[in-house]
Amino acid sequence: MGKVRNNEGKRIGIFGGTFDPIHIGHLIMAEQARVAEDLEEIWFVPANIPPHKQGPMVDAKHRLAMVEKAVMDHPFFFVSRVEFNRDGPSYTVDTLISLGDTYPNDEFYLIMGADMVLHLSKWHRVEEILNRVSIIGLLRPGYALDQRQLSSNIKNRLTLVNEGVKVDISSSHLRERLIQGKSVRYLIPDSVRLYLEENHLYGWNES
Ligand SMILES: Nc1ncnc2c1ncn2[C@@H]1O[C@H](COP(=O)(O)OP(=O)(O)OP(=O)(O)O)[C@@H](O)[C@H]1O
Ligand SMILES: O=C(O)c1ccc[n+]([C@@H]2O[C@H](COP(=O)([O-])O)[C@@H](O)[C@H]2O)c1
Repeated sequence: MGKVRNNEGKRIGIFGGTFDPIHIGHLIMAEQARVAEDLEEIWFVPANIPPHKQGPMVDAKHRLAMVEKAVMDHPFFFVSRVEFNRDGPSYTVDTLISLGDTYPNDEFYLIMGADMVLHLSKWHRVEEILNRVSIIGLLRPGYALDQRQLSSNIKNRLTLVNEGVKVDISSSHLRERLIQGKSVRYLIPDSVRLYLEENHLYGWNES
């Protein structure tokens, strides 16, 4: 992690994502989870090789750099490079095992949007994930989280945060806007916008 954190024994939210690119929806939901669940820190974990996403994506080193820029000025947001230390698909179960081994005194929670809660039953070794952490789910426009769709083992480990703000933004929508040369100002942090401009990512040039 770039920024220095002090002592262990904290309640920590793990927020994994492809972050291609990171946007204000990610930042707002992380903040909502932090406040609602009294988390002392949020660790953003960019996926090196996202396990279930196909197709071209921006190089992992750029996705990581954008996340680092986005969280820079939040005192309780950090970035973990744990998924850059191993090869193969970046399965969350391996990340949680590795973090648990490295930080045995901290208590980890897994943060995700409603779309991922609905997909969770298909994750690699999901039972082991649920044995290790509770899930914090955030509402997301377009994904009705009907509890009846969830298995009881997921329901038992799930806390839904409803802070009254849903953000209708996705990375794929932003990528489309960038390719079309449309403004993304205020949809992604300025530092990230400047980074992707400097590095000619997503074929974007602001007119
Ligand atoms: N606007 C949003 N509201 C709630 N959750 C979100 C939002 N955007 C992303 N998330 C959550 O953030 C995590 C990481 O998502 P990811 O980096 O894939 O972003 P995305 O916007 O869903 O990307 P894409 O459009 O490329 O699929 C997932 O848990 C996802 O559910
Ligand atoms: O471990 C799995 O099987 C698994 C399957 C799908 C998604 N994930 C994780 O969920 C997070 C969000 O995924 P994504 O692809 O929407 O960015 C990211 O950290 C992924 O590594 C993990």
